[in-house]
Amino acid sequence: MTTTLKPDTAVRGALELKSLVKRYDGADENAVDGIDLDILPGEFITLLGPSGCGKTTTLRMIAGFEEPTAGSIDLDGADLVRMRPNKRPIAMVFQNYALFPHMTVAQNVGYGLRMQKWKPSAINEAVEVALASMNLTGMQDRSPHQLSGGQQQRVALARAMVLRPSLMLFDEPLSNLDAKLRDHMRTEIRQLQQRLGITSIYVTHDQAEAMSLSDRIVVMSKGRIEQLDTPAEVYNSPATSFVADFIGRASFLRTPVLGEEGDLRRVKAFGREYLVRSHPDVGRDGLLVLRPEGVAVEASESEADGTVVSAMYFGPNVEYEVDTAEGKILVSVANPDPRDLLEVATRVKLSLTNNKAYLLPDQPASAS
Ligand SMILES: Nc1ncnc2c1ncn2[C@@H]1O[C@H](COP(=O)(O)OP(=O)(O)OP(=O)(O)O)[C@@H](O)[C@H]1O
Repeated sequence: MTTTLKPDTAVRGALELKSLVKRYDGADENAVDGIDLDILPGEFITLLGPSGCGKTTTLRMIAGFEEPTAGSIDLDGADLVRMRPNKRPIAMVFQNYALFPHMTVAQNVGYGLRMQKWKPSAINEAVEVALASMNLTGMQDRSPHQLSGGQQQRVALARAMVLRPSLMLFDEPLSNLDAKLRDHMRTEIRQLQQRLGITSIYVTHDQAEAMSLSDRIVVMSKGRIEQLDTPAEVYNSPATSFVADFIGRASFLRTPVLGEEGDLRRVKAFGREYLVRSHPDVGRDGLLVLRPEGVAVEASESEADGTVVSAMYFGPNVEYEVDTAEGKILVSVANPDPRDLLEVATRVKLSLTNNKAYLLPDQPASAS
């Protein structure tokens, strides 16, 4: 007998959102303001953005809990908007697990299959496989209240996966778990999703979760998509200052563009010239995005660019905040030699390093 869930061989789960809009009754603004999104079969996509940017509304329209004001949602060519929620080949995992409290673990996991009128023997077998896949063997007769939060979320995952949906939707499924369990479950979700190849859309406002889980991240702000890219692209080549600020930490410097060499631009930072990677639309002036690990720091009285105003030692790295004439600059030094730590009030020279700087068209920092 099979002991774990097997991958789906059919290629399915291609989702297309076109000009999707949602305006709630009585609202002055659209909660979702014209989203276009093409998701490939088997992809893991995260919707990431600050509170109120429209992530949950987008997910709920796909699930069928909200009706779009305009636009279309197609799954494998079928129009989802016209399909009743319970007919959509979609399973959803919620933040609060949403298990049926009066049913056992096995009854919870088998619920959807009973609704689909599977034979009891086939249900038992599928439930057993799903429980084994989620390391829940032996817990089939327990009630949800006899399980830990992590175990309850595994039951919710098993209940969703057993249906072999074309699309899995996750609404902040780990936010009720403590930090360590969250890391562990994150790995489990990703491994299971990759093994089964089910297209997944995951909503979170936790950027570490989004970075570690996703094939691509959709960064949203005010109902719109700011950027859709791989985690590395979003981090290293943010499309806007909003994205740069929201994903990881960043400092910003205004600079004139002094020249071009291929895709690179010559700019000035801390009084010295550098060739940096650049957004294609940069004109005569730019906004330089600096990542903390892309700035080097050394004590220097004679060539000082600023003064250390805070120093935090984490072990694998040390983080400084440096006050400069152009604003506060964040610096992170990896593997610091304990003898070389800089103290607050040290005058320092700063320089760009690691090819981390990225030039954006001039715009107000963290605008939009
Ligand atoms: N049922 C509703 N009726 C009216 N307005 C709503 C409703 N649900 C959400 N909104 C509004 O729509 C906008 C988008 O909300 P949504 O819940 O989609 O954002 P979110 O990005 O998921 O936020 P969070 O991370 O806080 O869950 C917000 O301005 C919110 O106040």
